[in-house]
Amino acid sequence: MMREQPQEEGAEPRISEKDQYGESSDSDDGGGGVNEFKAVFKRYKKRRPWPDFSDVIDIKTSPLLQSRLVFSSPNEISPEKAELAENLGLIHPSEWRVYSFPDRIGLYLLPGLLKKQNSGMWLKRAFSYAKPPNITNLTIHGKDVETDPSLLTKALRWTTLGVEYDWNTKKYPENGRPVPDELFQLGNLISNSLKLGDMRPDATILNYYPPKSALSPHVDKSERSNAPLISMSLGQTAVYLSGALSLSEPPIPLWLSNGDFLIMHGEQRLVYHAIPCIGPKVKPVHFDKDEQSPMISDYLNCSRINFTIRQVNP
Ligand SMILES: O=C(O)CCC(=O)C(=O)O
Ligand SMILES: [Fe+2]
Repeated sequence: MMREQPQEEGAEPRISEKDQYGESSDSDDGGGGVNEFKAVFKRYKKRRPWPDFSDVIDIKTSPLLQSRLVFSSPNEISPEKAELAENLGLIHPSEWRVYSFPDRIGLYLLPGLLKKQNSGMWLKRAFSYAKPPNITNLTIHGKDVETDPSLLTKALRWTTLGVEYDWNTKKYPENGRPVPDELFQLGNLISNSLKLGDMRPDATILNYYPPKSALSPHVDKSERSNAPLISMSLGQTAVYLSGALSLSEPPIPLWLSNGDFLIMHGEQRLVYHAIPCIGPKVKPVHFDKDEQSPMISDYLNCSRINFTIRQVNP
């Protein structure tokens, strides 16, 4: 992966400063033309007034897109696979549907794969990963999200796992600790199920998005393998912009909701993408109060977390 460090809340999109080419990107389209991507990013990032979201594709209701079952025959679903999906908090594999995009070969969306009632379990994991020896800026100043939930509302934060991406050098080191088992299994199960190869995840980046945050346009191209990039969304819905190899191409906007998985593979592995806005006010998902830990439901009701499961080394 090679991208700018996620911007802080309230900051201007980092795209106007430095991009992965190390030059001012105000006019950068990756090829010397108009930056169509940036114009769309800015439009959806605006809050006063809120933009018109009617063009954002809702995969479940879009008449433009066709879906198919991931496993068309029950014989393809072994008891072990079904059990693994259950243990990971996913719906039964016989219900998995995959959406593909006619002009984006290698981009797949599997909506609602994670059962809503298991969102809290993954949220707790997302916070527990943000502890030493993993590297994070979520618990800066020695504070902990359990004791100081206000940490979660301030700015976009991240945690790196496994072979940990270095935001300064924009490179991955040669090796790292193994990623937690559940992330390895999740990435491997989805890659195999979509017949994208036997992925061996060795890295994950988590982004913690408070309501007003955004993630600038970037390409993830520092990984050294051709394995897919598997992303899981938790909490509030976001607008996701799926672009092309150049910033001169306008992106398509999609809603990404709790439990959705987006997979980038092949040519789509190297396209520009961004999150211009998180949508509690726009397209809220409601989570019932978690009696044991109200912080969990409060968080899911206002913020978003994204996991990107990656394979850095071939
Ligand atoms: O939050 C998302 O859906 C995208 C995250 C992303 O692009 C990244 O972590 O590289
Ligand atoms: Fe990315």
